[in-house]
Amino acid sequence: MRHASSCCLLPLKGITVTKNHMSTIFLAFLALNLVSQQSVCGFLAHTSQLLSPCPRHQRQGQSTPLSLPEGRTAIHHRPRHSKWALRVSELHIPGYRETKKNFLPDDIHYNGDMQPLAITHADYSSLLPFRGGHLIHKTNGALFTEEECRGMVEEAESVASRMGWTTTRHGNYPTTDIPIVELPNTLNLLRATLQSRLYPLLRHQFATYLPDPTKLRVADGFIVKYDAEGGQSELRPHRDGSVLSFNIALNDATEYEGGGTWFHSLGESVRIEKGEVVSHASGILHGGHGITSGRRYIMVCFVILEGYDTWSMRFYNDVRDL
Ligand SMILES: O=C(O)CCC(=O)C(=O)O
Ligand SMILES: [Fe+2]
Repeated sequence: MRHASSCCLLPLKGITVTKNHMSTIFLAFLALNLVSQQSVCGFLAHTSQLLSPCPRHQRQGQSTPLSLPEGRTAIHHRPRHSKWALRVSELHIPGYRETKKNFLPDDIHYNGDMQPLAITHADYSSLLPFRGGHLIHKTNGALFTEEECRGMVEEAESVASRMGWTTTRHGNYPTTDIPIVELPNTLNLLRATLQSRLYPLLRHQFATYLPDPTKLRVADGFIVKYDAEGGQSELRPHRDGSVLSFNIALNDATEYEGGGTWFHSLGESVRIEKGEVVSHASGILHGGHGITSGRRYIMVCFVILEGYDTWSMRFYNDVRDL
């Protein structure tokens, strides 16, 4: 995996905020479908037999001590589920609507300065086989440099010191976050690296499934802060209201204990190093594993497939029991 050179950090020209009606229909479908009583009850009857209670997920911010097995990057952990586990994380509150459409670059194409990464299978590990492809992946190395990660955390903390961290943007499963539209440098970096690094990675990882990989669009992006000393230390199991989701670790894994992205289908959390990326089908049950000390910063992005809402609904339904 080759890092894009610094010339890739130029802001892209011609990014417009467009209203995508089809994706609105898709998101509305998710909201209606996933919170309906029938699907909640039917699914609960199924999952309650599979899952054992775990005190860690009883209340936000309460964690029990966690010991990591020697040399492991993942933690065995099964959370307790409630009916809320079936709801998508984005309740369509006004604050969410305002920020979620800012990454639909209908008219963006690669330009000469932004060579897309040449991704190969050796660049990532695939963790959950499903119908000829995989639904969860993690990169085997950093896609973002130390400096880039540090810059994103510093910008988020600096903006947060003026306006505070938001805690209500994602209604059902709120994260303590700052939307990337509030972070000019991070926004420029994301716009450029979506084209040169992240979309090429996702295209490669999810090639088996995507009917048109060129239509991937980030519909929401934000920087999340978990803090074991106060504030939010975990994110309960949920599904995201998009097609694909990814998160990028922005600080060293040595700066916190626990953490990682927990997946029901794996029965454990995937922990990554700074600059690495975990990507997954949005519809599978996952959460932010609690940290027991320190702070964990990640960038999270929700990705849709523009113009493929029927396919997106089918894909979501196909994977949602995983
Ligand atoms: O903390 C994580 O790794 C997962 C975050 C997440 O799932 C989300 O913000 O939707
Ligand atoms: Fe999520």
